[in-house]
Amino acid sequence: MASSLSGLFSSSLKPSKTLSVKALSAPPTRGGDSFSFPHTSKPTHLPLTLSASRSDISHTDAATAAKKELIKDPDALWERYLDWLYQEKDLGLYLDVSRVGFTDEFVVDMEHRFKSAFKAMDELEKGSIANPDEGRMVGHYWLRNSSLVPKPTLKTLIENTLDSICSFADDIIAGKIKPPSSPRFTQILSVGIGGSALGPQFVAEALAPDNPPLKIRFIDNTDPAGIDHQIAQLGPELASTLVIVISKSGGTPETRNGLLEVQKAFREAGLNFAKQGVAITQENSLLDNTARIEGWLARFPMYDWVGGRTSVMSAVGLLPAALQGIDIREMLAGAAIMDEATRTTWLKNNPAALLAMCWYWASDGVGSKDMVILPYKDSLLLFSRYLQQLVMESLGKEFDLDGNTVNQGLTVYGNKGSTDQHAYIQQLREGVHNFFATFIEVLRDRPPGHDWELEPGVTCGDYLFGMLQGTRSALYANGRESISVTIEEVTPRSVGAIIALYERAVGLYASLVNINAYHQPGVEAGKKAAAEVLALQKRVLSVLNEASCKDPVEPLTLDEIADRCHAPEEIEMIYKIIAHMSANDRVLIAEGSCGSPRSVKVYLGECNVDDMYA
Ligand SMILES: O=P(O)(O)OC[C@H]1O[C@H](O)[C@H](O)[C@@H](O)[C@@H]1O
Repeated sequence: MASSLSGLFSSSLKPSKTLSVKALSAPPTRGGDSFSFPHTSKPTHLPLTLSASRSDISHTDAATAAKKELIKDPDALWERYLDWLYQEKDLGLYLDVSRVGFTDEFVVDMEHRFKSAFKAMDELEKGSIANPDEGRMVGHYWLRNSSLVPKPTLKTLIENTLDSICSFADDIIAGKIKPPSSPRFTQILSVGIGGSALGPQFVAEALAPDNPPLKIRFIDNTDPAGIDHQIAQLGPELASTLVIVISKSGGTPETRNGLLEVQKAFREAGLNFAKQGVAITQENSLLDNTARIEGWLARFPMYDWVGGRTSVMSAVGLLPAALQGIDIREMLAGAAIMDEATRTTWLKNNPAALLAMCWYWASDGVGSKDMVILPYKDSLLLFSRYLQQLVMESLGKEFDLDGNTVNQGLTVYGNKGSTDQHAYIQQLREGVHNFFATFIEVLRDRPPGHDWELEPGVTCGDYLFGMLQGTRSALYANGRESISVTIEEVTPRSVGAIIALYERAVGLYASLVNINAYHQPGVEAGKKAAAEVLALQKRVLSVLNEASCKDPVEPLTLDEIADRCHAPEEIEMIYKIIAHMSANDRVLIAEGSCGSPRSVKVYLGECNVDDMYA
């Protein structure tokens, strides 16, 4: 029995809305009648009925063969463009997958995978334990539509938190809530890392006005010099800085260190940190309890059913955004519209499914090619960094849901166009073919009335447009595939929509490759290893302290230190620890022993008797 794409429209997974299916108007002949751009009406697609049945298709052969034969005929390309073009009219967002060479056979071949992906996503939104490794629900979609939550108490929590974020931000901006020694807050210092930084950073770069009510800066690492730089740049404005400490777990070492360093700066400036501190964390976390006990200005909740990399639509992203004067309800609205658009099981009308399908095709479902993200808009510079965590921390997994070793993933990199054309796009155009590109196109160059022709009939934005289209064509001409996501302009609504688009695409793709997208076991391993290095460092210091308290001081060789730490196998790490501490004047090298690491002798500058028996 001939299989067909109609399987993706099966009654068991009814599209979330009955779509009036009408034949897409015949694509205009080139140079034919004037063509109103498709965004004036949502194109609908007739289900493709294909003769080939899935059983007699060898995916690999067909796909491999097809990969070599990207379409060259412009008329055929134009028809493919129109046939697969997706557009969400309310958002002014559309998706072009025509420059990805998936075949009709491949689409049919993927039908069964998509059916289970759609089913799993539907159950996820209904509150299933979609993160089985941590036994958690996955509820970031509920943040944009609280009526979806499986428990009424969560609906109230989500709505009340949003209201409190908005009123707190309004009061801060209006000066109703102000610091002890300034007329109003003027700065935000966000302390957080990973998903507790990347979302707020992307949103700030994309949407903050030129002169925001509060200007934001970030401490997103445990680099002392980086922390010093941010505090130095604040200078006396530390007194009017709202410090937002963000940590879902409430115990991330880098964030804790940032907090302690900032509190030290407040003490040295004679400021009361609690009056300027806000915590965003899970209830009863170490951070939450610290903020409560110390009486910080405010605390906002995070939930165990929202992952760090999908938390930007929670207080994590919404509070910093609101304080910068960004319309967070518009962000949520854009995400909600995209969430609804990506609920359909109608493949061609589901932009997230289209993305997931393209990723699978382009990277063979095993991450064989990297995803290069190229927004041709300065304000979207951090989108690729944001997607690095969202995509790679979700998909980069050792095991699949059945416990098989798969080492899955999809590598993401990129910055912005046309800037990157003057950096690495040479390799993309002619070099190793190990990627597929994603162009993010923004049609609106400048606010209305602000444009200017730098030569007759040509604006700066025309160049940017031309560079994008030229690069897309040049890559395709050399067999390099690309996806294009187009938005009309960068607004809270469109930013909310593209975040939601990629969150859903990652979730669907994870189902296609049968992995849990919502945990991060590898990160825990890294945290554990770091803790072991610090524990070894403490033992080294204790051994050196004991030797340094002798009279005369007894400088020790690396071998002697390793021996006294009962860790001879760690001698290289001990050498690295000594090197780092020596560079920071925390250990001294004995005269005449500056030769090879084997002969170097070290000691501490002073003996700390209290630590002698630590
Ligand atoms: O928000 P926190 O609990 O401090 O976690 C910050 C980050 O820590 C780890 O790296 C996790 O893998 C990330 O997903 C998380 O965003």
